[in-house]
Amino acid sequence: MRRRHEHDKSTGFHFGNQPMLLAENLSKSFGASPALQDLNLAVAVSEIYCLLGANGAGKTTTLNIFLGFLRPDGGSVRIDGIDPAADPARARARLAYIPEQVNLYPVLSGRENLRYFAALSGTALTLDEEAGLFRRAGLDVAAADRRVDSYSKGMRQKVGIAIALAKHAKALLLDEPLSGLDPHAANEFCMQLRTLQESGVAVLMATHDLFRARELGGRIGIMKRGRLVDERDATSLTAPELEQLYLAHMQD
Ligand SMILES: Nc1ncnc2c1ncn2[C@@H]1O[C@H](COP(=O)(O)OP(=O)(O)OP(=O)(O)O)[C@@H](O)[C@H]1O
Repeated sequence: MRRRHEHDKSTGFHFGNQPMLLAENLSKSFGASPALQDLNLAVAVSEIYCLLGANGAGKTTTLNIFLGFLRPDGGSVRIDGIDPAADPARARARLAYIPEQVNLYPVLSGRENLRYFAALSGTALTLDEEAGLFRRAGLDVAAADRRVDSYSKGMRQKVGIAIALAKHAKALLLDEPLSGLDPHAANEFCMQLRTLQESGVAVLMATHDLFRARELGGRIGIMKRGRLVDERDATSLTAPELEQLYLAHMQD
């Protein structure tokens, strides 16, 4: 019999612990067109999971159901065991979300945005704590006092990371955060994700960036027409193998 280890590298699961993010038999249609069909997905504590798939495969719909923005037609999701449809406030308290364009108040500084969003989740920050959060998020503290409308996309995302850190989010959901970042900013952003992962955060990221998905070293799920058609450990594939696998699924 196979012995259960505390951490199974092939799945990322910590046996004995429930997954931080769980989708079971999820289905969702918009009118007559199915966006998700019987989707099963689990992301463990301290795991990075990248969702790949062509435009319209259902990645954003999956994230939106976890976020409680959409209700599934069938199946359910759990965040740390909590159903966002039944208890949205408790579910949301565990989540941080970074969309393609982080929504911040443009006329406020990065620091004021951090302060405001942290206060919304019930956290009052000292100046030292703010500086510490910006340092961990990789944003220069001097830049934190400039208005957000002068920020690059990468800087806005760092404020998003600082907000997630301030909130002590247990799971971070990201939708195409890498698109439009230059290679240096994308690399820096991925390093921040790894830091969050190492501190125990479960990361679920929808992306078209096969290269970064593999570099992040977690698990990769490939979606097609609302279904999860493949799931791999990123470290088990070379970059060309991942590309071939992806293209083969897109051709079926
Ligand atoms: N609010 C909506 N109303 C109608 N159809 C929708 C809505 N949201 C998504 N869809 C449809 O559901 C399907 C899945 O879309 P979704 O945005 O989840 O895909 P995606 O994998 O995130 O795509 P992309 O990579 O382009 O962001 C698509 O056919 C899309 O047109």
